[in-house]
Amino acid sequence: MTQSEMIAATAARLSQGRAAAVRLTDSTVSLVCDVSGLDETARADMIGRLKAELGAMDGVDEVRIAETSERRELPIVAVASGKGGVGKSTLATNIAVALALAGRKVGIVDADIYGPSQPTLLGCDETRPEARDKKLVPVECRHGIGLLSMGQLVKPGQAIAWRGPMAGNALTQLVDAHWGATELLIADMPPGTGDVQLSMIQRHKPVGAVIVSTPQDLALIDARRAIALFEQAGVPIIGLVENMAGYACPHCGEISDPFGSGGVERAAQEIGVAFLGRIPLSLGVREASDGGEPPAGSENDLAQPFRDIAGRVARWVDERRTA
Ligand SMILES: Nc1ncnc2c1ncn2[C@@H]1O[C@H](COP(=O)(O)OP(=O)(O)OP(=O)(O)O)[C@@H](O)[C@H]1O
Repeated sequence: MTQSEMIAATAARLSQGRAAAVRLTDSTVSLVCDVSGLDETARADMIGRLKAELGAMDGVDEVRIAETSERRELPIVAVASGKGGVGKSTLATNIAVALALAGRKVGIVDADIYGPSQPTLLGCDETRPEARDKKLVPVECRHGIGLLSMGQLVKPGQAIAWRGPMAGNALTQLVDAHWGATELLIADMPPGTGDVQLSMIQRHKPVGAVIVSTPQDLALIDARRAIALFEQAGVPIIGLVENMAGYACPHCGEISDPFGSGGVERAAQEIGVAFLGRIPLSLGVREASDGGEPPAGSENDLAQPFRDIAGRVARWVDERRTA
């Protein structure tokens, strides 16, 4: 066996057949390695072993590896609302947590560029993503969920005052990142129908959108606006979620409906979209969320409504994939 053949055989063994175009030129080994479907740890392990073992072979001073991955379409589900503060970020986090606990490899893109809250909700405030080959590498947070958020890139409390095109470019950096083996991306959208929403819809084409609303009329009017934006752009609505419905008094247990109740389900029927479920207004949801412990990951009653909604979303995505 010649030295070049030994190098090619070693590269094939270490990369489990992923290495191609292996060459030895002037004591430099160059090769192309297909890293499709590997998560970040497996990819780094494999590249590290290739560099170390090939670099230690006779006549080799340098190892150059070009990584490629076949471009897989990574489905994005947008979680949106017409209005701020209705619980869109909370729902996005908890859908991701419920799916991760059900064994899916999910990531979150915090598309709320001007008001990112996912690092807090996923309990990974202190983390910073690194860049590789000019692309960001998502940070693994609670339950193995990959996260990319502007909140990880700016200092706490720093205002993000960008015009539309800059915010659109920031969004692209978060979406076109090294998502590795991630099967599904949940995008926490900014409230309303502005530039970032348009960038997400036009450039990144979510497979579908979940719209969150509180039951009161004003929120529902805005929710209809958000639905119209997605539909006009050809992004199907997976369904509507009613949040903050029915408050159980922690002292006497009496249920009251500060924002009304059932309005979102009725609106879903009128508009002709699915109703995905209802999440009660609960102190526990807010406390767990603020504490970076998403309620969908808990063992108490707060988890179930989120898990039911996440299951419906996952089934919808699966059905579309096989359709
Ligand atoms: N079902 C609920 N019960 C109690 N509190 C909730 C519930 N859902 C969300 N909250 C709380 O309401 C606040 C707003 O929620 P969240 O940040 O998820 O809304 P948002 O629509 O993403 O807001 P923004 O428009 O600022 O992005 C948070 O403090 C959150 O913990």
